[in-house]
Amino acid sequence: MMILDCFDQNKTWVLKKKMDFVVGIEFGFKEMPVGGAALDLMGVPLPEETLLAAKQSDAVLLGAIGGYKWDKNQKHFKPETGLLQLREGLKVFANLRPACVLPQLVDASTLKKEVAEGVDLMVVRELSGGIYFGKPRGFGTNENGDEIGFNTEVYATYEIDRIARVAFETARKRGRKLCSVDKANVLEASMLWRQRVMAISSEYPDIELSHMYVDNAAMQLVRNPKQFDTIITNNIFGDILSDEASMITGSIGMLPSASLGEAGPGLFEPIHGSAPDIAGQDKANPLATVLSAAMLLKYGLGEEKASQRIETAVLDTLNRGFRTGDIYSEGNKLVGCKDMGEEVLKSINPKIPAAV
Ligand SMILES: NC(=O)c1ccc[n+]([C@@H]2O[C@H](COP(=O)([O-])OP(=O)(O)OC[C@H]3O[C@@H](n4cnc5c(N)ncnc54)[C@H](O)[C@@H]3O)[C@@H](O)[C@H]2O)c1
Ligand SMILES: CC(C)[C@H](C(=O)O)[C@@H](O)C(=O)O
Ligand SMILES: [Mg+2]
Repeated sequence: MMILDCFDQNKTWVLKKKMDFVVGIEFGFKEMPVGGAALDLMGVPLPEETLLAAKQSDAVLLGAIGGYKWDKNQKHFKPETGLLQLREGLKVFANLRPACVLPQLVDASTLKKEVAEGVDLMVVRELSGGIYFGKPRGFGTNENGDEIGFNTEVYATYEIDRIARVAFETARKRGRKLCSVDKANVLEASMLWRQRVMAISSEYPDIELSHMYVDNAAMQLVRNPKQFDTIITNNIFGDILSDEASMITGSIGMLPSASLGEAGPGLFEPIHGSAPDIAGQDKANPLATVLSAAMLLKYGLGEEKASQRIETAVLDTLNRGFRTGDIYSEGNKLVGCKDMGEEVLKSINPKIPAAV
C-alpha cells in the first residue's frame, strides 16, 4: 500500500503500526510525495518515482492536496495537476463517492431531519475524461484581442460505456435504481453520454434507469435526496454534485471515495481538499480519510471484514458522542482531529497503546 502526501516517515510508521493492529494484517507501507509536498521537495507535483511506486502498489491512500502557497503557480506546477496526473497515470476512471446520512449525524445535516434522514446514495463519477482532460485547452487571444481561456468537454463512446457498466453494476448491488445526470439539452458530449447510457442499459434490464439534467439534479438533491440511489455522471458534474451531497450527510469531512480502473491499484482519498482555512488548528474531521482507508480495504484489497471493522468503529465513536466541529451538535463531545482519530482506534481495539 502507498501513502501519498503527508511526507513524514515517522507518521507513516505510526500509521503502519496502527493499521496492523487495527486489521490484523501486516502491511508494507511506502510513503511518497505528491502535490505541494512534491513541489517543495522535488519541484514537480507528481515526481516519476511517486507514480512508479503508486503503480507498483496494491492500493494507494491519498491525503488531500492543495494550498494557498501554490495557488498562483502555473498549471504544470499546481498541486492539482499532480493529482490529475496520478489519476491519469493509474488509469482510474471510476470514482465512487458514497453519501450516507448516518442516524447519529442527522442533526448535523443542514437539511431538515425528515429530508435528510435515511439518505443513502452513491455518486459514480467518471474520473479520467471530460473537460478535465479534453483538448484543445489553454489560453489565447480572440479576434477582439481579448485574452481567452478555454477547455473542451469531450467523451468517446468507450469512456461512457465503461463508466456506465460500473454504474449499472454498482446500482445492482444497491437499490437497483440508476439516475444518469447530464446536460443533454445543450451539450453534445452530454447528448452522446445519454445515448450510450441508454444503449448500455439494455444489458441491465433489472436496473431502473432515469435521466436528469444537472441543474435539476442539483436542486433535487436538496429538495428530496432520498429519491436517489445511484447517480452516474461526468467528471465535472460529479465533482460538484458530490460536494453538494456531502453537506446532506453533515459535512464534507465525512465523505470517502474510491477511484478504480480496469486493472492495477485503486486510489483512495477523501472527497474534500486540504481545508487550508483550518490547517494546523487540529480541527479537521479525519473520518473521511479513515473511511477512505475502509474503502481501500474493501475495494482495493478485497479485505471486506477489515473494512467493516473500521466502519463499525467509526459508528461506535459517533455513538459514544465524539464530534469534530464540523459535525458537532449540542449534547455531544467536541474533539479535535487527533483525539477523534484516537477515539476511532479505541473503538477498534481498546488495547492499542496510544503511543503506537
Ligand atoms: N482531492 C483533493 O485532494 C482535493 C479536493 C478538493 C480540493 N482540493 C484542494 O484543496 C484546496 C482547498 O480547496 P477548497 O477550500 O475549495 O475545498 P476543501 O474541501 O479543502 O474545503 C472546503 C471547506 O470544507 C471544509 N473542510 C474540508 N475538509 C474538511 C474536514 N476534513 N473537516 C472539516 N472541514 C473540512 C474546509 O475547512 C472548507 O471550509 C485547494 O487547493 C483545492 O484545489 C483538493
Ligand atoms: C483538486 C481537484 C483536482 C479535485 C477534482 O476536481 O477532481 C477535487 O475537487 C476532488 O473532488 O477530488
Ligand atoms: Mg472536488
